[in-house]
Amino acid sequence: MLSCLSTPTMTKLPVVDFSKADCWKPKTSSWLTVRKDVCLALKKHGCFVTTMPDKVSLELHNTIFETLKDLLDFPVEVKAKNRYEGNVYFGHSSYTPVQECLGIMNAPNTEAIQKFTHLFWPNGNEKFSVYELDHVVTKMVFENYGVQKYHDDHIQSTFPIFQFAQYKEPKKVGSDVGLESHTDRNFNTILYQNHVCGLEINIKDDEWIMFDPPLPSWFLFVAGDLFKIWSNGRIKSCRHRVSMRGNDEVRYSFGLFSLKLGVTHTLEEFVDEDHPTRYRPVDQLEYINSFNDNKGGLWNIEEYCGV
Ligand SMILES: O=C(O)CCC(=O)C(=O)O
Ligand SMILES: [Fe+2]
Repeated sequence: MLSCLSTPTMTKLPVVDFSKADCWKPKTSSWLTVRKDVCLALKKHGCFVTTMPDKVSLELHNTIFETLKDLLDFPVEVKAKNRYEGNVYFGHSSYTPVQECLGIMNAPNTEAIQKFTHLFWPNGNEKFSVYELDHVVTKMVFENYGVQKYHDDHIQSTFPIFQFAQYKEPKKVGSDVGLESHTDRNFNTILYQNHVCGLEINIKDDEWIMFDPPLPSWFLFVAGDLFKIWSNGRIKSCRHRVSMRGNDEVRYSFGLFSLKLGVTHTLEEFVDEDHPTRYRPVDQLEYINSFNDNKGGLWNIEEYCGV
């Protein structure tokens, strides 16, 4: 059964237990149990918290965030050189005065990202990779809906962006809005943070739950708008925001954003008389760029491409 965390702030967020070695292996009974929990959580909330004790040590957690601090402490002129022509939002950007982020695109083969991702498996002893979590979760969902034959193509057509974000102390900036309420405009995202909280998940109406995980081995898996389109709304896209209210320390977070190359269509397997097509196909980059160009305009996926 899907469980929830017992800490007071997180009791309402679904938790999926990835701690058993077998649940990473298709066809085992642990895999099937976790698959059920993953799908239930994504259908209901569009997100879940993962527990994987022993996958990331406290020492590694600290190294990751020291590295992130060093990276974001570079002078603005240097950070601004991290640019991707045609995709200006993926390099160095800032959505609010509080937040600033650096992205590395199409990462797995570049030296920079290998260095960074190697932080997740010290001493060359491969314990855990966020890619693995991304691939296992999507494979579970595809399998659950009987469309696993498309999973290899899905992986081939996704490209990752690693994004490192810093949220400044509200007192220094005069605002506590880290990120406005939004859904992610990609397929899915995996988020990880330092000890400073701020990420809030909208579970219904105006009820927001703070992501406040016991450190260091807890991640948040978030379904984005393209996951929703692909599944004809079976998977919810998770609404979230970052608020630095009450914080007097800098917050750092790290996200693996999986984007889709080209156009995402709803799978015909998700369409029938009772479930007519809800969305027009969407081009990933056009969608991101039109949203960003329309700064302040807070449309959602229904307004953008709802039928
Ligand atoms: O920093 C975080 O924890 C969340 C970041 C986020 O939601 C985003 O960049 O879309
Ligand atoms: Fe987000």
